[in-house]
Amino acid sequence: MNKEPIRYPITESFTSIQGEGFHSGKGATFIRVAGCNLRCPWCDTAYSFDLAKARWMNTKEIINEIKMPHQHIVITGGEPTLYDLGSLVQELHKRGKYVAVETNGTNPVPDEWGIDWITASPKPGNEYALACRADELKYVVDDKFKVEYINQRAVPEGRVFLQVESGRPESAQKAYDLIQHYPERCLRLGIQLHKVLKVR
Ligand SMILES: C[S@@+](CC[C@H](N)C(=O)[O-])C[C@H]1O[C@@H](n2cnc3c(N)ncnc32)[C@H](O)[C@@H]1O
Ligand SMILES: Nc1nc2[nH]cc(C(=O)O)c2c(=O)[nH]1
Ligand code: SF4
Ligand SMILES: [Mg+2]
Repeated sequence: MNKEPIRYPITESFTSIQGEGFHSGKGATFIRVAGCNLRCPWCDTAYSFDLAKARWMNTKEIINEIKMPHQHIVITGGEPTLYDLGSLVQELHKRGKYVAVETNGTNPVPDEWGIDWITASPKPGNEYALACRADELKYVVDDKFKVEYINQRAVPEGRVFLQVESGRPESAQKAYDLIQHYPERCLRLGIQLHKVLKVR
């Protein structure tokens, strides 16, 4: 009996530059899923929480309807690991795409999904725990953030980004100071380039 194709609740998709982390500056198409298991107080994408506003799309619809001019695809959210991404990644790979995922690190990411790049951003609401392997870590530097929360050994050197929270100067100063104070950690400053450029 034919299995129903898996469907994903898509909040939005758009092409921009990757504004965050290791691949910053690359042209990329973003596929944003709806729903999240956390509620970060400063989340800049709270509009993605509402599943009622999402369009449920199967893999074929996503592939056929979303324009993907670049090789780089970012599956983000909301929280993408709430869904089985295996079939979507497989279809994107068939079209030669490089698939990155942005996750809050609360769930495992099965190797079988075949994701090419995992950006994990551990969160205060989850005690900064990390349940998946990661290619880079991104910590939003809010008032509560401490360098002790960094899971330094989870990624190679130079892959830990201290991301300025909501563009706040105090957060930028705190991130800068931490980078200077802990040179042995090779921390990197994360500024959301798309917010500087005022693009999506
Ligand atoms: C909207 S989240 C979606 C993916 C996933 N839920 C996560 O948190 O990684 C994408 C990225 O934006 C970051 N982010 C969210 N709100 C932010 C804010 N106000 N300032 C800076 N970064 C923010 C998150 O930490 C994460 O790295
Ligand atoms: N340009 C741009 N880069 C991004 N990198 C991660 C984003 C996200 O919301 O996951 C994001 C985003 O929303 N826009
Ligand atoms: S985990 Fe990500 S999407 Fe969820 S509330 Fe936090 S920043 Fe927003
Ligand atoms: Mg964003």
